Amino acid sequence: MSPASRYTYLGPEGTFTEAALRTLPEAATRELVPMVSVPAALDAVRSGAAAAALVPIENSMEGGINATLDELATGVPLMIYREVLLPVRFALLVRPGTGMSDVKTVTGHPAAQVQVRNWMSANLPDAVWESAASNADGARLVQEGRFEAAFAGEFAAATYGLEPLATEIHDAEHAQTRFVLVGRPARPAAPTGADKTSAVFWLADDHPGALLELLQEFAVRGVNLLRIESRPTGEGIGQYCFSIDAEGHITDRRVGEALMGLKRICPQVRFLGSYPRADEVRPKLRQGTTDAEFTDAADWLGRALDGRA
Ligand SMILES: O=C(O)C(=O)Cc1ccccc1
Repeated sequence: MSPASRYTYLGPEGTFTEAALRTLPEAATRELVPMVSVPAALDAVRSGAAAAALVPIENSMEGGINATLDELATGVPLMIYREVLLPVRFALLVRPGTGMSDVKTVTGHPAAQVQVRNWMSANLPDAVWESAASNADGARLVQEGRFEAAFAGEFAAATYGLEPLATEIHDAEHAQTRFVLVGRPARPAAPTGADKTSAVFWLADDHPGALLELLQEFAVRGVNLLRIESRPTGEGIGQYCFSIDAEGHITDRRVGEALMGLKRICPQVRFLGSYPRADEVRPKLRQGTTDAEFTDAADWLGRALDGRA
């Protein structure tokens, strides 16, 4: 198959990321290629070797997945085109014959550890945790004999010749992970009415209220934020950029004008895409923030200039 029909994902085979990717209708007609890390999956898109990559970006237990946020904030720009939400339940996978009392070392993705912490302290209080590149990679390491057990999707057991010692493991009942389909920058898909816009902002200088000024650009235009995270820029202690998801589409006047406001006050703004919300929730717009009201106001300004207001 050609690069145009190739999608990469955080592998190896059997990750939750793969399960999330397979929920997309177009996955059936694409060549799905597992990669060893989020940067590797995204770099394949940057180089043109793949059309898109599916990577985990946010977790309902711990917030943003830093490796993904940082990759999208820096380097050759990429854009988000879709999001997928997946409820996540872990199984403790072991080599056949391993019992609970044999488990001295456990592995999994760092985001998995947060979701099974209570279960681990109740059931494996003395086991030592070590992170793996992904949950399926943890399962692969158990197959190789490097650890006794891995937290992964039950569906990964067969791929790695393992068996579940426990299933349905989750500290929080409704834990979800959010994944994004990332491609090279192009025009976003048309708005659906239930959209999300992602962007990264850098502050001009360190002064009281700098973050408040940034947030005000959204607040005055009635744009609701769904996520905001500060990430270090790597340029020194105290140097941060802000990664946000806002309700709405860049073609919604309130969102476009908020982004323009930020462009005027921030030295750097990176637009990461406008795409349909997986939960299909539509924004509740407060009075004065609809497209029609923005257009009316612009028309009024035109008339005022002509002495006809
Ligand atoms: O896709 C996977 O299996 C991962 O390793 C990422 C991840 C981590 C925790 C929950 C869901 C996905």
